[in-house]
Amino acid sequence: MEHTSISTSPHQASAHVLLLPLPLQGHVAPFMKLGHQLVRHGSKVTFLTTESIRSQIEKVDEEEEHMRIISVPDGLALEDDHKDDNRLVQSFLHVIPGHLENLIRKSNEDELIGIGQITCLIVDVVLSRDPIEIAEKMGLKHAIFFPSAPGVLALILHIPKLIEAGIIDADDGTVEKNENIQLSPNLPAMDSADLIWKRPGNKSNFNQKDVFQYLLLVNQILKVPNWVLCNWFDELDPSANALLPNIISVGPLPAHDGKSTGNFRSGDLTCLPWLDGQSPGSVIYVAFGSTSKFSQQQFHELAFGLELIGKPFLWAVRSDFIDGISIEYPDGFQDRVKNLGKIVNWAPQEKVLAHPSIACYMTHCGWNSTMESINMGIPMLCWPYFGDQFWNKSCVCYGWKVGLEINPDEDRMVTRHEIKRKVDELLSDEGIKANALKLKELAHNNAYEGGSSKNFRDFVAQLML
Ligand SMILES: O=c1ccn([C@@H]2O[C@H](COP(=O)(O)OP(=O)(O)O[C@H]3O[C@H](CO)[C@@H](O)[C@H](O)[C@H]3O)[C@@H](O)[C@H]2O)c(=O)[nH]1
Repeated sequence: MEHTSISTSPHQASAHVLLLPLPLQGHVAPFMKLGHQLVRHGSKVTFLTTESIRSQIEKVDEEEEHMRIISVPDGLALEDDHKDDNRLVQSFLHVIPGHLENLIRKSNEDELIGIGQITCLIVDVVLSRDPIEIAEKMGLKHAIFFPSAPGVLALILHIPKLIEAGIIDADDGTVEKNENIQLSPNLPAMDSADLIWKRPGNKSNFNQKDVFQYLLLVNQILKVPNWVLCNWFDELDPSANALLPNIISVGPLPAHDGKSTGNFRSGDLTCLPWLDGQSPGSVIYVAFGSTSKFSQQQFHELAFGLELIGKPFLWAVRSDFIDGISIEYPDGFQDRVKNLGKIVNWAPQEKVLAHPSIACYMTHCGWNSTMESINMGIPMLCWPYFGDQFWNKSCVCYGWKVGLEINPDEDRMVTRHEIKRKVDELLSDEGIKANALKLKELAHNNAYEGGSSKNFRDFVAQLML
C-alpha cells in the first residue's frame, strides 16, 4: 500500500510532539513508527532517547525532514553494565525528569536552534508519572503510548482489585488464590500462572517484584485522565474501549516506507534474495525479538527441530540469544542445513514477514512482532518467554485463532519432536490460515482507511487546537 502524506489545512498550526519511549528495543521501535505517522499527519517530532540508543538507531530514522532525534545520558556510570535492562530502566526513570524539564524550557525559549516550541508530550506508560506532571506544569498537551495490547493495560488497572480480593500478594504479585481472570468477554481468560509479572523470563535481569512494582506505578499514573494510544485496532476486541475508556486504537502502525525503524541492530538484507529463491508459502521464519534467551540445551533442541522439519527456514539468532555464553550450534549443524536454512543475526523482520515465501512465524509473541505478523496475515507458532507474551499468545491461539502454542514450562525442555509436530500441525491448519488472512484484511483497512487511521487523524487534529 502506498504511503501518502496527509496534509493539514493551511491555517492550522502544526503540533510539535516530543516522544519519550522506555530505552528498550520493543519500545523504541513502535515509538519511532508513531513518530513517522505523526510526521505524515503534519506534526513535527522530537524523539528523545539515550545517547547509546541514538547511536544505534539506523540512519533511516534521521532522514525524515520533520523528525529529529535528541539524546541524553542514561544516568549509568561508564563502568556500569549498559546492557542490564533493569538497571538501565531504573536509572533512566531517575534522570529523565531533569533532562525533560530542561529540554522543554529550552524549546520554549528557542535556545535549541531549529527545534521550536514543543507543544505535546507522548510518553511511554512506565516512564510517564514524572514526565506527565512536568508536561502539565509547563502547559503541554500529553498522552500515553502503550506499546502492548490493551488487555495488558486493563490487567494492570485491575491490580488493586486483585489484591483486595486476596488473589495476589500486594508486594510482588505472587498468586495466592488460583483463579482465571476474565477481563473481556471476547478474549480468553487470563490464567493466573500467566499474569504478566509472573514470568520475568529465565535468568533475565528483571525479577518479579521489580516488574510488579513498575506496574503498580503505572496503575497510579493511569488514574490521570488522558489519551492512551495503543498499537491495536478495535476489531481485535470491540470491548477494549469499555475496559479502558480513554484508549485510542491507532494500529497497526505501518512501517515507514516499508522499512523497519528504531532498530538497534541493522537487519541482514542478504536474507531477502535468499527468500526470493524459495517457493511461495514454504519458509518457516524463526525469531524471538530483542530480549528472549534460550539455554544452550534448548537452543540445540530448536536447531535439531528445524533440521528435522526439513523445510526451508530463516532463523534470526542474536549474538546474546543464549544465556551467558556465545552461540554454539550442534556439531555439523550449519553444514547439514546449508541448503535448507538461512541464519542471520537480526532480520529485516517487517520485510521478511511481507515476503510471499513465508509460511509461518515461530515467535516469542512480543507485541510488536505479533502485530507485524497479524498485519501480514502470517500464522504464528507461539513460544512466549516472559511478561505480556503469555497473554498475547492466548489471544493469538484462543482469541483470534491465528496460531498454535508451544508451552514452555520453565522446568521442561521443548523437544525437537514437539517442535516438528507443532510446525506440521500449524502448516496444515487451513482454518488458521484463513483466520490470519481475514485479520490481515482488517488490519490493512485500519492502517490505511478505517477506524485506526481515522482515530489517528482525529487525535492529531486535537493536538493542533
Ligand atoms: O531479527 C529481528 C527480530 C526482531 N525485529 C524487530 O524487533 C521488534 C521486536 O519487538 P517485540 O516483538 O515487541 O519484542 P521485544 O523486543 O522482545 O519487546 C519487548 O517489548 C514489547 C513491547 O512492550 C513486549 O510486548 C515484549 O514482550 C518485550 O519483550 C519488532 O519490531 C521486530 O520487527 C527485527 O527487526 N529483527
